[in-house]
Amino acid sequence: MVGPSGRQAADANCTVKLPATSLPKDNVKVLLLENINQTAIEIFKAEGFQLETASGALAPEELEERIKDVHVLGIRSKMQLPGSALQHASKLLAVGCFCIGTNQVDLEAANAVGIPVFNAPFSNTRSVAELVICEVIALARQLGDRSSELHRGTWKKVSKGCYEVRGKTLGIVGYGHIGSQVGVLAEMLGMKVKFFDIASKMPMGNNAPVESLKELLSGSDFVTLHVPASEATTNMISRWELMHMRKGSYLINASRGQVVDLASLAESIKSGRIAGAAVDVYPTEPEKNSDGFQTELQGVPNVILTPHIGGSTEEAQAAIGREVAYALVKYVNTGSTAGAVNFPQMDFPTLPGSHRILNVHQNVPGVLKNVNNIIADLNVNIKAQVNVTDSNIGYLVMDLEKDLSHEVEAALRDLPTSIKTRILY
Ligand SMILES: NC(=O)C1=CN([C@@H]2O[C@H](COP(=O)(O)OP(=O)(O)OC[C@H]3O[C@@H](n4cnc5c(N)ncnc54)[C@H](O)[C@@H]3O)[C@@H](O)[C@H]2O)C=CC1
Ligand SMILES: O=C(O)C(=O)COP(=O)(O)O
Repeated sequence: MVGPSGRQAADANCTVKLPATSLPKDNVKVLLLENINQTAIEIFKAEGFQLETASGALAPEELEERIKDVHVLGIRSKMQLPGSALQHASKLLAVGCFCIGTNQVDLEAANAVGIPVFNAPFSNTRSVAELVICEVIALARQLGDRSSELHRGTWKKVSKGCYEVRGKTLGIVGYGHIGSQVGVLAEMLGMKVKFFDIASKMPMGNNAPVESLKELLSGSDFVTLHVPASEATTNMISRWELMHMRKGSYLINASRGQVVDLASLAESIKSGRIAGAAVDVYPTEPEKNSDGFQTELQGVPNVILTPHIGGSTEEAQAAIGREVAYALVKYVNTGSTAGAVNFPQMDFPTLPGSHRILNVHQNVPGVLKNVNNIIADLNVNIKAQVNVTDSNIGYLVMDLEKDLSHEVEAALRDLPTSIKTRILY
């Protein structure tokens, strides 16, 4: 029997019953870093997997050492997983990013060595959107400064430079899950909403698209960034863009640290051109909570600094824990890659009374011919067979009669085009 998909299971808040893996369950080793939620821990424990956890990210050398005998690795946004680290991970089956962003993983390298990477594409969306809305009002009222003054014993009751947000324009850069949710909430506050995205997007409510980033920057009182980390978004907001923002406008960045040039931002606030900023993400972030932190924005007026907490709510973390853990368990147990961000998608029910073979291979001509020769030579009855591909790899899944399944697996494993082969039973 195949259990519900990760998301269905998370919604139903139930335990999944999945077929056993080829590895004894207590041999499957899971390493969870960066304080991944208890909901995930409970799912892996219930599955009978071995579990190790760490509260922060690891130094690269420590990761390389600890990843050696790990089958499933769980990380959040901080832990970098370059191709070089994957070379130390000969047993690794899958990676779970218990967050939205997957830029911390070399997705192409993982694909090339047959490792699917899963994430939680919208379980913390609402949490980020609510934080951004809170920051829009907090910046308009200089709330951060008033609060720290009063903590220091300074009573400064002023209205100069403090505004309502009603009727003001919010410009959203990147109108995906988070951006569009921010747009909906902002309209509820009486704001006008414009957005700029490189893709064509359906506007929510009265949110209106604009043609260029420049048009958005020059036409907004608040600009909030919700783009992924990419080459195109690196330093997307630098000196030139800040010069093209309205005088007295505000900037919010809860996307990725590389998107804003912080030195230019600090300068433009000090010069009075930008009236304030809220920043949640930084080009370099500490590995763990006890580490120190410095940024050029410290001490700059009307700047709200938060330690990458956009998605850090009880609700989001519990949901992410369930969603990603279920996807990983399902992959280990059935080979389902539904939702993997770097892998051909396969999710079909296992057949009772059969074994399933999973074979990740190079996507080159002749692979299926060789596979079918093996099957013909061994005279095996295949009950189901599917091969899904992307430009680099193919993912072949076969359900077959149990008596010759190990011979088939061994022969597939020996093909020069094979990258990773497993059998489930
Ligand atoms: N601060 C935090 O704790 C969190 C931060 N994030 C960050 O927020 C980012 C956005 O998240 P989602 O909205 O879920 O992603 P999404 O993929 O739903 O939306 C991103 C949007 O940006 C657009 N885009 C990409 N490149 C662009 C460019 N050069 N110019 C304009 N638009 C561009 C895409 O077309 C897409 O519509 C994530 O990639 C992640 O880095 C996500 C969750 C929590
Ligand atoms: O979901 C994301 O992409 C985030 O940036 C949140 O990351 P975190 O889980 O807080 O490390």
